[in-house]
Amino acid sequence: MDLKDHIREISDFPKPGILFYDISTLLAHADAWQVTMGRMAKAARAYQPDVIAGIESRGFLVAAPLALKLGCGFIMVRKRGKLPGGTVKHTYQLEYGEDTVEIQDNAIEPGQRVIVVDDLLATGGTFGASVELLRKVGAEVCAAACIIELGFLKGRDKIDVPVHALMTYDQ
Ligand SMILES: O=P(O)(O)OC[C@H]1O[C@H](OP(=O)(O)OP(=O)(O)O)[C@H](O)[C@@H]1O
Ligand SMILES: Nc1ncnc2[nH]cnc12
Repeated sequence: MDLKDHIREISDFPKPGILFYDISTLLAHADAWQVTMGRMAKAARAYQPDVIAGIESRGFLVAAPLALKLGCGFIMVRKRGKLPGGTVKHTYQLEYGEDTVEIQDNAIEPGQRVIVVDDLLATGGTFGASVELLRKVGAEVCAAACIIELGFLKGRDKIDVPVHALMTYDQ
């Protein structure tokens, strides 16, 4: 099955000049979503992870079912200010300005093997920061996985673990 048939491309969202790759149509198609999660699980299983970390918010939609499929725990990498209790933060640079990701300080036990998961890899800033954050709380980050990679943005160059994408767009 060609999963690209289930991705909707929307021009000029959220800003003029951006071509938005919408996974809503993939999620809404039961067979295509089953195939997607099967392929994600196949790639992820090879790393024998203990924990799957999902990146807010679309990453949660991919990471939570993946964790269930693999029999792993699921943890959340969230945007600033959303998590209760003790947290650890990591701030990273955007093209203009900066952003912060956050995780609960007890989310993992030191040395646990973690795969970090999102729906889409663009510039790599979000994945790169999430890998650093997970390391701050003692994770052994063994891979990053996503459904879509925007290859022309070279985001994987910012991620120092193996990156798995189910599909790549080159423009
Ligand atoms: O590789 P990058 O350039 O960092 O971009 C990729 C990130 O951007 C999108 O999230 P967004 O911030 O739109 O949030 P959402 O998941 O809540 O829609 C996407 O889901 C990734 O998390
Ligand atoms: N072009 C794009 N489509 C969907 N999500 C994105 N996140 C960052 N860039 C994106």
